[in-house]
Amino acid sequence: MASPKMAASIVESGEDAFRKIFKYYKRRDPPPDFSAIIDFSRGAHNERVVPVKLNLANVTDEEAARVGLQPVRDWRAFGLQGYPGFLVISNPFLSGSQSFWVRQCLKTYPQKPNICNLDMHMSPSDTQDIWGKSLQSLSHPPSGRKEPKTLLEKLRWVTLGYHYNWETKTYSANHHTAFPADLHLLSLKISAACGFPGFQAEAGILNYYRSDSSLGIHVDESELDHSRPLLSLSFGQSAIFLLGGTQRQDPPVAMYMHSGDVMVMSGHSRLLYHAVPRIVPPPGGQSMLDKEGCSLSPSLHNNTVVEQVSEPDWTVCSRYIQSSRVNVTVRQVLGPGQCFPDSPSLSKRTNVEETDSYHDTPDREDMKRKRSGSTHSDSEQT
Ligand SMILES: O=C(O)CCC(=O)C(=O)O
Ligand SMILES: [Fe+2]
Repeated sequence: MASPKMAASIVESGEDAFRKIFKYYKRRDPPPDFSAIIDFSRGAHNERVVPVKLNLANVTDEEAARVGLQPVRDWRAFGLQGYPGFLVISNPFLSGSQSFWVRQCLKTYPQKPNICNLDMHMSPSDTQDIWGKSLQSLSHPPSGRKEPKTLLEKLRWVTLGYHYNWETKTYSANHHTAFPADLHLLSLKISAACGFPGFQAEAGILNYYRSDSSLGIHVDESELDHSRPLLSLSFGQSAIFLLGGTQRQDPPVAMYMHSGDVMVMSGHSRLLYHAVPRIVPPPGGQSMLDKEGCSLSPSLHNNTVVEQVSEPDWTVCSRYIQSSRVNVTVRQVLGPGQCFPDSPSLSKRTNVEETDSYHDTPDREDMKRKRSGSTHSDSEQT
């Protein structure tokens, strides 16, 4: 969190505390003070961080290993005082298995029929094989010369399952494709361990962050059933994540999300404002992912969902995540037996700051200008 003194002075001056703190952590020159940011990888190092006991009976060791997770009893799960229902599990993945999920996010999930930002201004044939079209350039070390960006480097978001409509901020029954079975199973196991058995992964939003990307202040409220948790998985570079309150003015707490971390927003915390002002290199310079590479832990048996990533694929993935972060959010949209209303729901993913983008990067700004006439505002992720 920004220092209590800073938070107090902002509140006293009557300005929007969340926006001020967002700008503070986004600032390049001078850089912010990182020392007060909560770091769950250091355990309960801060009086606000409390260890949480998970549901050990809901997931067997074998089920966990199938999706690349450690036995639940070994997970280090933490809550935050004052934020019931908010949970961070500090990298519960088995050694080497993150590489599989990264490969899925870069190679598999951007494929059709899933939808990505590039589809908004390119033909389906041009966005057919993002991975294949980017391979050549990303398989070699950087030449030092300025090279044109690959499609993979231009990728900003992918939607899965019920495809989130960025314009209407809704999901709909007729805009749906099959949710990836592997990610569904991973989500099912994580949510069961957190006390939410029977979670249905129905919609996914993958966010691809470059080192200068950020994600604006928003609440995820488009889902029709808010009693189900929202899961968030982080891979690659670390992020500063800001968790606010139920009111947009509430000053947020700042925390790191590192590669492999799993965050759960449920209960009271399901509808809290949040944002990502900054992507940062992992403390110590190397993420767990870099250290482990793609060699799988021996505890991964044959009947796993998680496959060995080939060396050539890993070369591309590891080059990509040297400077990028991928975040996967998984959502259950409908409650048991619930249907979409006939007219689009008014409930939506609210972005409070029209000037805050989901991905406030120069690329996105360029794209926005090109897409004149669209109803997208600065608050959209295009
Ligand atoms: O990147 C993150 O950690 C957060 C992503 C997020 O809030 C979202 O996709 O709604
Ligand atoms: Fe969100």
